Amino acid sequence: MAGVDYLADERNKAEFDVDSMKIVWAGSRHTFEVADRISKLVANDPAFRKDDRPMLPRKELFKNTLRKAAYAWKLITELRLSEEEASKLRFFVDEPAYTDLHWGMFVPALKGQCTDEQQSKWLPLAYKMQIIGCYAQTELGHGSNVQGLETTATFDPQTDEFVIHSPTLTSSKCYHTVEVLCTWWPGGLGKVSTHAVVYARLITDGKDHGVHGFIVQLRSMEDHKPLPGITVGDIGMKFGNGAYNTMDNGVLTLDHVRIPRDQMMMRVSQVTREGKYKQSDVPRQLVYGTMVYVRQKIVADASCALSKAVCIATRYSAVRRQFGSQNGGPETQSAHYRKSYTGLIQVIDYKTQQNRLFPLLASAYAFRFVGEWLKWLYTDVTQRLAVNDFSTLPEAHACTAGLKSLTTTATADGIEECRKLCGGHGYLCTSGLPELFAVYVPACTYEGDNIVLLLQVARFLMKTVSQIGSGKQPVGTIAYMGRVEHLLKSRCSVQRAEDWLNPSQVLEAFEARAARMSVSCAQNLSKFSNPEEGFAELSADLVEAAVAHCQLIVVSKFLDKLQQDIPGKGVKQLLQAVCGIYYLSLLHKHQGEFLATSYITPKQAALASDQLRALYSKVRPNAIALVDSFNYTDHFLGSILGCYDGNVYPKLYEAAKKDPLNDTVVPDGYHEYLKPLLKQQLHSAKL
Ligand SMILES: CCCCCCCCCCCCCCCCCC(=O)SCCNC(=O)CCNC(=O)[C@H](O)C(C)(C)COP(=O)(O)OP(=O)(O)OC[C@H]1O[C@@H](n2cnc3c(N)ncnc32)[C@H](O)[C@@H]1OP(=O)(O)O
Ligand SMILES: Cc1cc2nc3c(=O)[nH]c(=O)nc-3n(C[C@H](O)[C@H](O)[C@H](O)COP(=O)(O)OP(=O)(O)OC[C@H]3O[C@@H](n4cnc5c(N)ncnc54)[C@H](O)[C@@H]3O)c2cc1C
Repeated sequence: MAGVDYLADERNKAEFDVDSMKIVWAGSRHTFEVADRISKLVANDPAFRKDDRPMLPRKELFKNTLRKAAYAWKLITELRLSEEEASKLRFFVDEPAYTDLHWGMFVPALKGQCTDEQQSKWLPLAYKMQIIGCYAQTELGHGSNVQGLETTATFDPQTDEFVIHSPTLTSSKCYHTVEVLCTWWPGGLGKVSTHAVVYARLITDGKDHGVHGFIVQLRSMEDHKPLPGITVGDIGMKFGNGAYNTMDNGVLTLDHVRIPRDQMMMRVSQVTREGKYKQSDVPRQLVYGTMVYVRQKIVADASCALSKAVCIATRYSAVRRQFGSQNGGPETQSAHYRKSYTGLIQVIDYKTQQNRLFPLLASAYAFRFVGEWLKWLYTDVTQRLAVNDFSTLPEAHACTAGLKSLTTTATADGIEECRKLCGGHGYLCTSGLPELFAVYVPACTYEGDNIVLLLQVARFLMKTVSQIGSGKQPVGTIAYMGRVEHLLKSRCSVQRAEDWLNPSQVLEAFEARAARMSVSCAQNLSKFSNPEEGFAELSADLVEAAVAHCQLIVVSKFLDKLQQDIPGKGVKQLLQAVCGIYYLSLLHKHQGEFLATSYITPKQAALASDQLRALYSKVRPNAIALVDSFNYTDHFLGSILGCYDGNVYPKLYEAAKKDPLNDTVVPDGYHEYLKPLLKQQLHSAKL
């Protein structure tokens, strides 16, 4: 029944203006309009079909990705799309590709790590895609430990070149006799990139200056073959069908490959013609700048992935019915469902379903707003760096690292929870959730393993605690540590469930918990004579303190957002309820920490749970409208369970019919393997 909206009754229940919420979600009217136009352009173009991905063999899958990326580039140039429109187009094409690394890491690395002169040479080529680049940092033996990288770049003053080399060690200690220390993992490296930013230890005159970035040409611009000394290829299939296998993550060995001296990225430090090493007036950590940029992008991306999963699970939870009475259904049912499902309960009405789903819905909104704020923070730190103000760099590093860790962990777990929320059908590829999970879950590892990143936050926290009382006033996201004395002794004043809607009360609860956990770690650390040993021993506690700090940031940025003028009927009220669900579900989940740090009492924890249930009831009639506000096309969602019109069952049935296994009634292999087996059983049965 084309054109029927099976979720119309749900949509009619909304108590807020969905169009206004769409603009809040997008960030501005302009961003909304661009996203709306470009997403429809992609959705309506059959060249961007993606429902066949789980079924395609790797080679075909990969070739398809190349085709789509080339076609997207053709559209971008022919339609003269702006940078913003072009990046939205790649986003809505929704297929991991070498272009993510070219635009997302190679270009930012050139911008952040090269001198103006170097940028004027390389950026125009990269912008026109006359060269395609990747970010080659991780090695087979070293990923998290960047300082441990072993590829070398040795300056040769005779020729004014660097010799880039991946060492091959013959190691008797190793299980294998020969250990190849190659670059391993970079996306776009395996089959596509013509160039790479390679990270290697810089050696001049026998001295090791640590890890630096170099621009290395990998492949011939004539025939795409690897240049002399370069061995390059794909590292093989990854988790899931389709999924991230559209990406050519690669392996690279460099055998004494020579590059001109001016291909060292020289913004942070330089090597002169005479081979002298010089450091600019900027902190050495700026070599890590590209990672700060990408981590900030990944936080913004988390809300996109989580909102997709939540949109699917919410719509399907309103469509799906289980149990209940056969006599008379809720009056809000559409004619279609009243007829066929009279009296059955929509699974979204189960409190247990709401208790799993609504905190994820709230997290999607929370991550959206913290992502917006982090973008602001990144822009701010970049502007400061440009005028040699490095004061906010440690905070920017801690925030990007910590929030990348927090949001990607919650999103990966959330996508899997959404799959379970969809019951059996969630396990079908046509639900879109298995592929979404398989594509998303490496975000917990790439751009910094999430635990390793939380330990960076913990170091920042311990440093801040150690400076309390020194006269250095903590600022920004860590400013609450300046009130640590008050936060250590204060007690929660909540007396009624509604008191948990008071923003200053909520903020103090999260601040007190974070401050107390950090101070407790610092006190325990001080018992160790060797601080590094203490840090290692207490690392599990430190990670928990870092999580508490990062959750405080997300909560505080959501509350800040609500202080702004938010137009549209009922929009602000709904966002207040969503925000309440976010922080109260965190409070409930981490109740042990709030209680153990003695800021709240068990009675106050129980009141928080009462308030949380009340907010679920407030959000329930608005749930479909809240996910409609993401403004996702059915193409982008890529899910039958999440389709806009809610007409799930016929679509599932039709899709199943199209599975290649159903091309024939009798399967291939019947005559070889099934028939003889069945015959043999028949034979033995007769005996
Ligand atoms: C690409 C797409 C983009 C588009 C976006 C769209 C989003 C969707 C994404 C989809 C596509 C994504 C594709 C996948 C891309 C993956 C690419 C990669 O994985 S690439 C590979 C990614 N690989 C990784 O992420 C590796 C992870 N490992 C690391 O980052 C480092 O080894 C480390 C941080 C763990 C340790 O560092 P180490 O130096 O050994 O030791 P210390 O701890 O002693 O630190 C010393 C001092 O430095 C400080 N500091 C540190 N970092 C920073 C920073 N960034 N800044 C500033 N400061 C920093 C630190 O605070 C300390 O300060 P202080 O106390 O002295 O004042
Ligand atoms: C899909 C994908 C795409 C990628 N793309 C790129 C790319 O484009 N370019 C690139 O250069 N790299 C890329 N990478 C590599 C990625 O950046 C690294 O895998 C990542 O930084 C993690 O490092 P690792 O693999 O060495 O993990 P490991 O450090 O080996 O982690 C293994 C385990 O050890 C733990 N651990 C490690 N160190 C510590 C510690 N100090 N304290 C406590 N626990 C610790 C971790 O928590 C983890 O549980 C990609 C990886 C993936 C999966």
